[in-house]
Amino acid sequence: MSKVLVSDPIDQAGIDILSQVAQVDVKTNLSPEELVSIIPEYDAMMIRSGTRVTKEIIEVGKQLKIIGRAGVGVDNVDVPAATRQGIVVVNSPEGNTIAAAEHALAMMLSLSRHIPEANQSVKNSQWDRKRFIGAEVYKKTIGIVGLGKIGSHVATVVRSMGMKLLAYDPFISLERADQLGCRLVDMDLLLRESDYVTLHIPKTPETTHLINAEALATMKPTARIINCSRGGVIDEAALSEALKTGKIAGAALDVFESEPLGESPLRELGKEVILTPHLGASTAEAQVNVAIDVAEQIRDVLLGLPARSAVNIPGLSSNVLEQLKPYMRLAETLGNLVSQLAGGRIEQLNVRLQGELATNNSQPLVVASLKGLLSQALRERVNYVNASIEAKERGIRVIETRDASVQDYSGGSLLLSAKGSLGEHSVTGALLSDGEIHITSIDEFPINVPPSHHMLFTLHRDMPGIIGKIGSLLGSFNVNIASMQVGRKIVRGDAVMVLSIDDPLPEGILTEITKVPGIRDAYTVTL
Ligand SMILES: NC(=O)c1ccc[n+]([C@@H]2O[C@H](COP(=O)([O-])OP(=O)(O)OC[C@H]3O[C@@H](n4cnc5c(N)ncnc54)[C@H](O)[C@@H]3O)[C@@H](O)[C@H]2O)c1
Ligand SMILES: O=C(O)[C@H](O)COP(=O)(O)O
Repeated sequence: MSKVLVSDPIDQAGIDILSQVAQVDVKTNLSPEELVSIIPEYDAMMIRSGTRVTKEIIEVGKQLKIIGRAGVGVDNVDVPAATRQGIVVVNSPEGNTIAAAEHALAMMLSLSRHIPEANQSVKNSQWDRKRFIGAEVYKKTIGIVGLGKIGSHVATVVRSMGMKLLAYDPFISLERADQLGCRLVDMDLLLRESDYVTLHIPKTPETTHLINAEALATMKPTARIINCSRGGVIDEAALSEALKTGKIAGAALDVFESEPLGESPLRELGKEVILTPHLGASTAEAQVNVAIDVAEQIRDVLLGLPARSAVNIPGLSSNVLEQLKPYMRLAETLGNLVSQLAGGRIEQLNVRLQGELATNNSQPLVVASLKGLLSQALRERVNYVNASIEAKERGIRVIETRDASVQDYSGGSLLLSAKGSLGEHSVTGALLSDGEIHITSIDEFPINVPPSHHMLFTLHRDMPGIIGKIGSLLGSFNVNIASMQVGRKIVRGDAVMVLSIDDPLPEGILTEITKVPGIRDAYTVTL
């Protein structure tokens, strides 16, 4: 039975789903050393932001097939290291959107009306109404940085509260911003004009310290900033200084450069600062959503099914993946076959989607072709997650083409050609109506054979007696032929012979075959 490690608090709904297919161990607050020592026995991990899945953990997690992040941000996972090791990383892109947006809104209003301090003063038996004069958000300008899922929900709500909306997001269209009632502007203008700035961006090299001393200096002295996205997009030292010196009026932060927040000048500040311990996703509803979403994906991957929200493999809906699966099997088989025909070091793979296939998303088929191509060299180390990276690292150039006009097989066909240090070979394949894979050409010679475990291919001169000679030779080595087919373009020209054989070819026989007059080349293939 598979084993899943749950290393952060996860809603029981997720644990129940995982328990259907795996032994689930919930072990929270593990030190990095403890994680390294226990991870080798696990097939999957389920985490939130509390567990840092480092390269070291991934490298010793030899059994890991999937890391599930019950939430959005995967910046606590070394995704490139996971990808290299063929581990799927999944998240729950939408499960906590509303929770995070509502937390940002709560922060904005709390900051404007000094709710935390006012609450504390009443609890301390005071009744000080003057100290807590607030500000209204109505008719004020809010600058939304990052108009994705959370930013969009914030936009929808603040618009109905009568705020004026500015947005900065270089990856969002004018039409989308328009729909949400936002004026799309550059960052500088957003900072200058906003009374409230709310951040809803991922932490990337471009967004790290996006809000630094320089940015803060351009803001209004009455402006307030809210960060419920990721720590590190604000330079906390610069922010503390800007608050202390009155360069801006307030800040509400849910996320920090280092979590849990340690010693920090932010803690020393008064009612102009609100700090929460990364609570954006902490609602009962969001925790059920993300736990179910991610647990279902872990369960599916452990059962050999595709994940719907993988961050490091082609993002396709499970419906589309289900339809493409037989073609991915075809691509993988052809990739494996063409790599064995080409031999040597492959430098280029051409993937041509023909007929109906030409209208499909090619990415999964390219990945599957590469997985097949590399399977001889890498065996089980290569999978759909790391095939592209492994190919790139080996300097294999991939060229994709499409030709919808080829109408050879219903459903379309796939042509792979591999160019390498020993020459170039091509194979075409298609699926028959019963879903069976057929190889339909080798080096442009038409054939029609299903792949079998052991195969022998020859390139020879089309002349009388040659088939008999190969048959007798194989017989003399006690090799049983299961089927045989010849493909040629012209009579007495060149031809290919494809034999399915019951056993691997004994040592030395290939050299004997190439000595038969008329045989130009011979290849054995194991699929
Ligand atoms: N505090 C919490 O508990 C909590 C909860 C959920 C999500 N989050 C975080 O909130 C952030 C937003 O989440 P989301 O679900 O809306 O993500 P999303 O991917 O839907 O949206 C992010 C948006 O940021 C934009 N963006 C990327 N780089 C940018 C840049 N350099 N400048 C401006 N915009 C840029 C993208 O185009 C996208 O529209 C993420 O960092 C996520 O991890 C935090
Ligand atoms: O990226 C996220 O989903 C949020 O930061 C939530 O993190 P959490 O799951 O640790 O609450």
